[in-house]
Amino acid sequence: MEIQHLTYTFPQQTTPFFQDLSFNLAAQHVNFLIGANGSGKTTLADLLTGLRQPDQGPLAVPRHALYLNQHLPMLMGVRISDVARLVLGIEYGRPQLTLTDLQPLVDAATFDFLTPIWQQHYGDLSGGQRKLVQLLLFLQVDRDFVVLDEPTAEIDREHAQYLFKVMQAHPQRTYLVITHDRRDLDAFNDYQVLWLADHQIKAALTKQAFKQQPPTASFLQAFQHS
Ligand SMILES: Nc1ncnc2c1ncn2[C@@H]1O[C@H](COP(=O)(O)OP(=O)(O)OP(=O)(O)O)[C@@H](O)[C@H]1O
Repeated sequence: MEIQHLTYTFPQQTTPFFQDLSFNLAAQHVNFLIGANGSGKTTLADLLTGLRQPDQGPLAVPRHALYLNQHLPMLMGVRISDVARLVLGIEYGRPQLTLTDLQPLVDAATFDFLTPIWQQHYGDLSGGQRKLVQLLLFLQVDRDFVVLDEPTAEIDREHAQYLFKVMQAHPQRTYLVITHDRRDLDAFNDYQVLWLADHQIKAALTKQAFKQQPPTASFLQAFQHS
C-alpha cells in the first residue's frame, strides 16, 4: 500500500504539517508507527482513515478502514453482552445475540475473554478491561485495513496477549499500530517499523533490520518501555 506525496495543513494554519510525505505500508502485515509525542502519528492515522482530508495526495489506501483511536466512549450501566450486541449484533444482523450465538462469530481469544464477564456491567470493569472489550469486539468486524492508536496503553502485558492473539487470528489484514511500547513488537514474527520524525517517515525497517539497531539509535527514544 503506497502513500505518495501526502500534504496536510491543519485548519487555520498556513504551513503544512506534512509536506510531500511518501512511504509504503506493508500489506497483510503489522506496521508499527513510532515517534515522539507530537510527531504527528495520530494526525497521520486520521489522514489514512479519511478522518482528515489531505491538501493533496490521493491516498491509495482503502477508506473503509477500522480505526480504533484513543477515545472510545461507552455507557457505564450497560452489560458486556449489550456492548457485544451493539457492535456485533448490528454487524451480523443479530440484535438478540447470545453467548452461544457469539462463539462461531468470533475468534477463540475473544470468546475466552468475554465468556466470564458476559453478564457484568461495563462500569464494573477496570479501565484496561473496558478498553480490551471494545478493541476485541471491534476487531471482529471484518475490515482489510485496521488502524489502532496506542491499543496497549493502560493494558497490562497479560491482557495485551488477548489483543495480539486476535490480531494474529486475522493475518490477512493490514494493520497500522501506533505504539510507545517496544514490547508490543515482540508479539509478532514479522512486522515493519515506521519512524515518524521531523514531519517525515525517517526510517522504514523490517523486523530483522530493527533488531540490528544499536541501543543508541535515536528513534528508540520513541519508546517509553524497552
Ligand atoms: N488543530 C490543530 N492545529 C494545529 N496543530 C495541531 C492541531 N492538532 C494537533 N496539532 C499539533 O500537531 C502535532 C501532532 O499531533 P498528533 O496528535 O498527531 O501527535 P502524536 O504523534 O500522535 O502524539 P502523541 O504521541 O502524544 O499521541 C502536535 O504538535 C499537535 O500540537
